[in-house]
Amino acid sequence: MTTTSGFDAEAAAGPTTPVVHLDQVGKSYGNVNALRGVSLAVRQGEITCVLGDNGAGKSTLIKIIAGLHEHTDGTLSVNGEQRRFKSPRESLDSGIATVYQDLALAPLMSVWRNFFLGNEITKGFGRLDIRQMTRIAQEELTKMGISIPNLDQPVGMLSGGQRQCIAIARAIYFGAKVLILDEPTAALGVKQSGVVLKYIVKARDAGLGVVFITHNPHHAYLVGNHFVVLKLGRVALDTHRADITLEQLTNEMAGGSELEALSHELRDIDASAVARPVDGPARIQSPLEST
Ligand SMILES: Nc1ncnc2c1ncn2[C@@H]1O[C@H](COP(=O)(O)OP(=O)(O)OP(=O)(O)O)[C@@H](O)[C@H]1O
Repeated sequence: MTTTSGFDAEAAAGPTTPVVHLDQVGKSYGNVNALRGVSLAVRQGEITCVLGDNGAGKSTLIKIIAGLHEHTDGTLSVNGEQRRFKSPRESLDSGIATVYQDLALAPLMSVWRNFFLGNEITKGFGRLDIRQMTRIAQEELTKMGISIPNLDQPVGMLSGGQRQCIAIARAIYFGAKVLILDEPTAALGVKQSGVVLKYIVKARDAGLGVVFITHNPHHAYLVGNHFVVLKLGRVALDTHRADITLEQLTNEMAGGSELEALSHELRDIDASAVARPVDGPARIQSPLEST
C-alpha cells in the first residue's frame, strides 16, 4: 500500500479537525462566479453529502478538492494545513481519491489491470506481475463483498454499479483517506444504486471521509451524516442528519418556496385562461405570411 504525505500531519491534528476543510472558498471563471463563500468540513468516518441542482457548483467544488482547478478566494486545508493543489497528483498524494461518474475506469482493460492502473506491480525488467495483481485485486474485492468471477474480463463489460464499486475498493486499498464520489448513482437503476450506496457506507466504516455528490436527496439521506446543499454557487443549507428529516431535505432540494411561488403563478395563469372569451386561441402569424 502507498503511504500519503499529506496525512503524516494526521497525528498532530486533533481528532475533531476536518480532514478536508474549505473556508469561504470562491471560484470565478472570468466574470462567472461558480462558487461564492463556500465552507465545507469533511471528517473521517463521516459521509458528507453535497447536493445541488444543475449549475449549483458541485463539479467546480470537486475540481478544486481534486486539484483540477485552483480556487480564487478563501482557503483549502488538509489536516489543518493550508493547501493549493496544482495538479490532481498533488490531491491524490494528500490522500484524496476522486471517483468520477464516467471516467472512473478504462473500459477496454481488464478488472485487475484497472485495479492497479498507475500503481502496477512488476517483477524485474519492468514485467508486470499479473498473478500477484490478480490475486490482490480478487482478495480486496472479496473483502468488500464484490463478486466478480473473472478478473480478466474488460471492465466495460461490467455494470455501471460494479464499475463504481471497483473504483471505491481501489481507492481504499491504495490508502485514500478521503473519497470523493461524483454522482455515483446518477446513471444507475434502483438495485444497482443500492449496491453502490452499500459500498459508500463500507468506505465510511473503513474510516474514510466520504464526499458524496448527488442530485438525489433520497440516496443522500439513506447514507449521509452531514448534508450541504449548494444553490447558484452558495451554501443554502449545511446541517447534520439529526437536525433534518428526509422530507425537509427533499423540500430544500426541490426548492420548496420556489415551487410554492410557481404553483401560485400557474394557478393565476389557469384562472386568466378560464376568464378569456371563447373565441379560440390567439393565432400567431408566421413570419412568411404577408400582412
Ligand atoms: N470552465 C468553465 N468556464 C466558465 N463557466 C463555468 C465553467 N465551469 C463551470 N462554469 C459555470 O459555473 C457554474 C457552476 O457549474 P458546475 O458545473 O460547477 O455546476 P454543477 O452543480 O456541477 O452542475 P451539473 O450538475 O449540471 O454538472 C455554472 O454557471 C457553469 O456554467
